[in-house]
Amino acid sequence: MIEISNLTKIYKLSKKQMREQKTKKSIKKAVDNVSLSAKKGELYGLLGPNGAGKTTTLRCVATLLRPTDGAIKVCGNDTIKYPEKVRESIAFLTNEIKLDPQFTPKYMFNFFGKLHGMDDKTINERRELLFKQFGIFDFQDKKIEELSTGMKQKASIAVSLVHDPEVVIFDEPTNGLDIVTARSVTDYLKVLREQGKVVIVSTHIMSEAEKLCDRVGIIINGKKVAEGTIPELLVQTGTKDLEDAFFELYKEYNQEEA
Ligand SMILES: Nc1ncnc2c1ncn2[C@@H]1O[C@H](COP(=O)(O)OP(=O)(O)OP(=O)(O)O)[C@@H](O)[C@H]1O
Repeated sequence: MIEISNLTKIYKLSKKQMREQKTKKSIKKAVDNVSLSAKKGELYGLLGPNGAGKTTTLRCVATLLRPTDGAIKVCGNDTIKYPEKVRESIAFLTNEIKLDPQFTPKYMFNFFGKLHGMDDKTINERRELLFKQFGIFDFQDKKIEELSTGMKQKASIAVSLVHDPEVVIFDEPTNGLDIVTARSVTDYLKVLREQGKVVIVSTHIMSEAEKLCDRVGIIINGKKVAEGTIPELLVQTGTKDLEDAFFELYKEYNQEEA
């Protein structure tokens, strides 16, 4: 179970960042009073345009960022008070986390298994299972730097799941992948849901979210502007598909900000 209560995250901007973001303000409220929860056996989608605050929210859940305000519990553990327990119970995948280019998928998998305190037998069993699932055997002994984007992503996903965590947080897991590789990832997310894990994914691919997610939360300019099952969101916005629903919400809430 993930429970986010009134999460706010404010970044202090350097002069360079102020110039880059074309703003005179020295702070950026990336996440603004967001509350949401995801349960066991649920696939929750965090949707929003570029810069909406999805990655920031997920990094706070994964204990990589400290919230400015609000609280987050993962499997009952507060992310500020018990960050180690939280890290033990989650898989966190993000584009910013890169596997060391000099090592091989097999080496990285075993290394992270040991970091999690797993014994060799359990690591080998998990590796067999996950490398088979993602078709990694063919390149398990190649250096990461020699792998394609899709191969690297598959290896990163397998490594992130080595310790069989209860909670899976994937930030744009299919970004840059071809449809075959993307499908192997989304199929596995469904397997994780069937196993009773809590799964949160962020994406801006509406068709993917529509097929995959039990519930979605839409974030625009750091604020959660809608939440529900896909049919609920279609009723709420009077639209026929999630992309149209998203545009309706975007028109309404992005104007407010302007
Ligand atoms: N370390 C940082 N310092 C300052 N501002 C930041 C930092 N990280 C993110 N931001 C800003 O916070 C806002 C939210 O960014 P975030 O990466 O959370 O959005 P996102 O929804 O994940 O976007 P995308 O879909 O493009 O990945 C953006 O305006 C971004 O420029």
